[in-house]
Amino acid sequence: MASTQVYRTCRTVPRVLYFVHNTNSKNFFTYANFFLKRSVLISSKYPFYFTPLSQHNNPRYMYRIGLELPFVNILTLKREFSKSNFVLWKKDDDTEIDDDYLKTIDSSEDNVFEKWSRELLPVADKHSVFVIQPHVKWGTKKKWNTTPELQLEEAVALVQSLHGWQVADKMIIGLKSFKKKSFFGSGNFEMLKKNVRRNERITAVFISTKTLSSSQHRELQRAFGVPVFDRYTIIIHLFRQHATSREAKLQVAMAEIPYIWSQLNERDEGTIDKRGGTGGVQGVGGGGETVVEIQKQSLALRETKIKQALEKLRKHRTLLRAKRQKMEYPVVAVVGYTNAGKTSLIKALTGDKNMQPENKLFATLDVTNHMGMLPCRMKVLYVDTVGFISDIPTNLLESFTATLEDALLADVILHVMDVSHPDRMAQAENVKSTLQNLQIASDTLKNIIVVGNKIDLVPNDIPFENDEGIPVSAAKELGLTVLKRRIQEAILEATDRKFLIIRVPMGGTEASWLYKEATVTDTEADPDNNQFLLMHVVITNAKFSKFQYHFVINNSETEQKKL
Ligand SMILES: Nc1nc2c(ncn2[C@@H]2O[C@H](COP(=O)(O)OP(=O)(O)OP(=O)(O)O)[C@@H](O)[C@H]2O)c(=O)[nH]1
Ligand SMILES: [Mg+2]
Repeated sequence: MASTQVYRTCRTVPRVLYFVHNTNSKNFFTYANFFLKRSVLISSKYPFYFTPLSQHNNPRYMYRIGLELPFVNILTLKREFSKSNFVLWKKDDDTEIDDDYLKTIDSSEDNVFEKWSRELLPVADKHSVFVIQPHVKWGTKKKWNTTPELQLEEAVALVQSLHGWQVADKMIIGLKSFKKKSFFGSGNFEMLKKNVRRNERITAVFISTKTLSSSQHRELQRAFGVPVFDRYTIIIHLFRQHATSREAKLQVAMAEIPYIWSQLNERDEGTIDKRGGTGGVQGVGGGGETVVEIQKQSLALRETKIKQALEKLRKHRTLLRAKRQKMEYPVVAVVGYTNAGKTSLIKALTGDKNMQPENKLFATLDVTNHMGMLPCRMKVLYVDTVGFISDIPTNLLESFTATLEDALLADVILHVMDVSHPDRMAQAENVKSTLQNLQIASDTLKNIIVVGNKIDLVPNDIPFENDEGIPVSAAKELGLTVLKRRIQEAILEATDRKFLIIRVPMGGTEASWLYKEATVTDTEADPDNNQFLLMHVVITNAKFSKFQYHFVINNSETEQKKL
């Protein structure tokens, strides 16, 4: 039997790889089976692969394997591996990110990292939540007329969108500033503490502010004796619950990372404190690194890995987009505040029965394309997107920009507003400023059509304002014809095309030229002269000039009517 050697993978990744020389691939599978059985003892949950050492003598691979190992008890590993004849290795994944690779990061609950991130950012299946809406009474220059009551309502809707969670109580608390260590002033702090501790139904507290600092979080949690959430962590939970596709899951994983960094930094500070007092630093692998240091290194690697995977998916999207452009389908991105009715509107415009609107915030986390038809019978792709919301950290939104890239490159953007919502103007402002922050090309920004959805919920006697867009009801299918016409106009303009009915001789070269160079959406015999055909075409301005040059100028019998 070959001798066992223990290798440290590399200096910066203090994890331990165990492998043995002289393992040949002939008996590799026998050993692999044997080892897989043994490894159940220590790591049945981890997606490890075993390969002959000969294939993996590159230090870069060693580095990668480290990623999968941070939570295995090192001593147990040492014991188990020293009996074996194998290198424990992550499947060869150099730069290629294949399906297996993605599965290891996004899907299984066995995933090491997922377990760990849940430890740092625990999720409960059920919570009965005390929702607190802080309200700064002075100092903020609110441009829009949102009120603390409306903000509280949204905070409640966020909690209710979480499966299994409910609201136990709610309250608006006036603040002088956000800077306090315990977030609230001492009077309010004591009052809330009593409230929470007295009310047995409360199992968690949601403070509807962007993010709480680590120390505020700690302080509040200690005082209340229950988990405390801010908007960032609540939305992360929502994303986790609603993410179904691989891409959305990766983006959620990306969105979690800054939070986990902050938690680790906090832990790290705790460890440093301990060093002086008790000398309780945990040495691992003899290198003297703390557990937190190892976790940090692992997190850094994890971040890189997710970024790579997202980058790969982004490229894939770019390919899809290129394909789409080749097919020359114009693209209409549908954006708007969460729950405004984006998915419902696309469903109504396209008749796509598979789409599922839901009365939940962030019901849609995946960007999906849906084919629709304009009045001129030109096909368009509607792109459903993730909704926007106020008061979230930008990095949370940024993690979704890969999917929003489609919106950035659309020919036309539909901005869906829920006109039945009392806070619609503040919501619309938030959407506009988010779009601006996303650095959408100024040409596209010019092509925004505002749609005022849910008019069926607005009482008839309330006048409709101009800035509330084209009135429609996706649910009741009202106003869709006008909207489709408007979309058509915008698309034709944005893509430099015209919709024309051209009269050409039946069976002539004009007709075949148009079939080849333009999109013919309909044809009919000319009712005045059956020697001629009326062709309905969508054609670029450049192509139309060519058509005129070739046919119209020289042939007085070919006519065009501009619609
Ligand atoms: N009464 C009425 N309800 C509507 C209308 N349009 C959408 N809804 C409802 O509003 C809720 C949200 O609709 P969605 O289409 O899921 O909204 P969304 O903008 O896609 O939401 P997110 O994906 O969560 O951001 C659902 O309960 C819909 O049934 C409408 O015109 N009238
Ligand atoms: Mg949706």
